[in-house]
Amino acid sequence: MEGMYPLGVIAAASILAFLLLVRIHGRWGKGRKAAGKRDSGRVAAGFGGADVIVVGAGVTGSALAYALGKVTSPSSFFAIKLPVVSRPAKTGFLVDANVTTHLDKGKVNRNRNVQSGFMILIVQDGRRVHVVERDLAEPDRIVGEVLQPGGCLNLFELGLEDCVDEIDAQRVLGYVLHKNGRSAKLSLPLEKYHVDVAARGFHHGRFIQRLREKAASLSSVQLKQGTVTSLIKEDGIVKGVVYKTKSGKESKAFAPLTIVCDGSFSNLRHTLCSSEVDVPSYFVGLLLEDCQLPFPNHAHVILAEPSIVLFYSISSTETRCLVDVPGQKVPSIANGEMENYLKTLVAPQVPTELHDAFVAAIDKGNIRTMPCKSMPADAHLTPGVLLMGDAFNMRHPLTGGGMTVGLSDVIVLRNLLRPLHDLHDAAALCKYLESFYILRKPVASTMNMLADAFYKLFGASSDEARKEIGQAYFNCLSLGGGFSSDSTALIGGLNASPLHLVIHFLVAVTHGVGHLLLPIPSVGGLRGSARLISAAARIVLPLMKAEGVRQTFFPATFPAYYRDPPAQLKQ
Ligand SMILES: Cc1cc2nc3c(=O)[nH]c(=O)nc-3n(C[C@H](O)[C@H](O)[C@H](O)COP(=O)(O)OP(=O)(O)OC[C@H]3O[C@@H](n4cnc5c(N)ncnc54)[C@H](O)[C@@H]3O)c2cc1C
Repeated sequence: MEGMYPLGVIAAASILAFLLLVRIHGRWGKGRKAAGKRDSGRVAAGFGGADVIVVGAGVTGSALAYALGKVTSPSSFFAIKLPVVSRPAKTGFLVDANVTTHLDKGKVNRNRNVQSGFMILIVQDGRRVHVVERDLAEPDRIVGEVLQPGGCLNLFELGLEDCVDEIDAQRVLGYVLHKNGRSAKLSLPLEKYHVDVAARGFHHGRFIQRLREKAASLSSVQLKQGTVTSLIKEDGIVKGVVYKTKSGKESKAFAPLTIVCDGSFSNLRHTLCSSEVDVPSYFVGLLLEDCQLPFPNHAHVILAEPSIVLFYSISSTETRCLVDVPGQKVPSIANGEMENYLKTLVAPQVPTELHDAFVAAIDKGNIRTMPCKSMPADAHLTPGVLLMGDAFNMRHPLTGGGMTVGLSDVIVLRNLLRPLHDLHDAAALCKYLESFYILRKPVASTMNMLADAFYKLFGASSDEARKEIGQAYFNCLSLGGGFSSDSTALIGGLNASPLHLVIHFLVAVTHGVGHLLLPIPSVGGLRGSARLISAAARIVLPLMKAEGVRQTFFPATFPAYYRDPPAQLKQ
């Protein structure tokens, strides 16, 4: 009889485990049954009863799906503790690999639990996330090919660091600026970080597929191919999305929270924000094969005329070249204008080491173009929905900051949602998520202002004073030391301080003014200085205004900065 006691306990435990699994499954099942019905508000409906719908599985959407779908807090576990049995229990039943991570991190003390009794842990996955992505095939784009070290740190924070493995990603340790035959080599200040933290150059599509695989590896995340055509709105609250499946069938999905990450060409943002998209230029992309960069593991920035040319490795054998073509229109590829533009205007300014490969790439004919967009973050607070990624906020791609901002926003949102148990009170959730717009500011504003200021300094401009500040900035960088490491820390997303950025910019302007006034100030020098200061103000002030001076520099003055999760969402 005695020997049967543990068996009885195990049997009871198994039944309880089974019942809990049925309960978990029941939550999904309930949602599935309700899929076709109208969402009643409190009942999660949609395909499989999602907590969150994510539109778009690009960088932001995929990382977000993973972050929300992963078990993130011990409260996500169902734990049953049974009385101590006659023989010490060695293990509990672990129903999901994710629990190991938590055990490893010491968030759940497995040993203590095991010693005190027979422990069954049933892991409730993180939030049930449904992702609708227009095209699940590997993207072939000329965007998002350099992840700054700040973005790399964000991957670590999200548990996605392995997404830059096995894609032949190339480490980028700094940047080399070339201007009128001079060059300034700037190293990223990576000394105090883990050895794996560096900027990375890669094929965008390969990175995206790794992120999607990671998200899809979670049982709580469903990735579906479909094009979202509209948001379902009832009484001013977004309840879900209408999407067309691959076969052209129209379907609906419901969830208490929809997060729109449909990228720079978003067709959903027009009802959710009032920002104007500015397109100051286009990037023309070429792929150079089997050539060596003048400084390996460095991105090369040619401050050319009329505008900038970038080179960086995206695999062990391929170098991406992006040529900035200012204006609203690019020369026609079809009638050969583009080839002519690249060969006659750009090629003579390309470093000799890269010249032949550059011309060969033009001759090969695979010339691609992409608009360089900039758009301040100005979303309307709409219950039930949130805009993220490029759909929400864009900056000139010159400094390669878009993915870093997107990933940083994912971390901010994940942290805000983490303590919430229930997302159904749309009004309370919407008010609470106001904090998102404030808390994201340090990283986003720094990266946004930096990118647009750099483009104004070094991109095409007929304003001579701007060119003078650009020259002053380049001179400061050439000196090396603190100024150049400050600069790379800002570009690399390692220093998220808008104030630091403004001071950094003022140092360059002061250097330029000093150059004009020293050793003996002249009338011409004074005039030149005034012109420089006024040009600097014309660059920086509109950028500060677009970001919002109070939000950017004094975020702590907003109540949303401190907002606690509402009690009704925590239960
Ligand atoms: C030329 C260029 C170069 C750039 N280089 C860099 C760089 O080196 N480094 C960097 O950090 N950033 C760079 N950026 C910016 C970067 O690419 C973006 O910031 C980043 O890709 C934004 O990610 P996202 O997830 O918001 O959008 P995306 O990556 O564009 O993803 C959007 C996803 O939504 C899907 N989608 C769209 N509409 C729908 C719909 N209706 N229904 C369902 N799915 C939909 C799309 O298929 C796509 O998968 C560059 C941008 C440009 C234009």
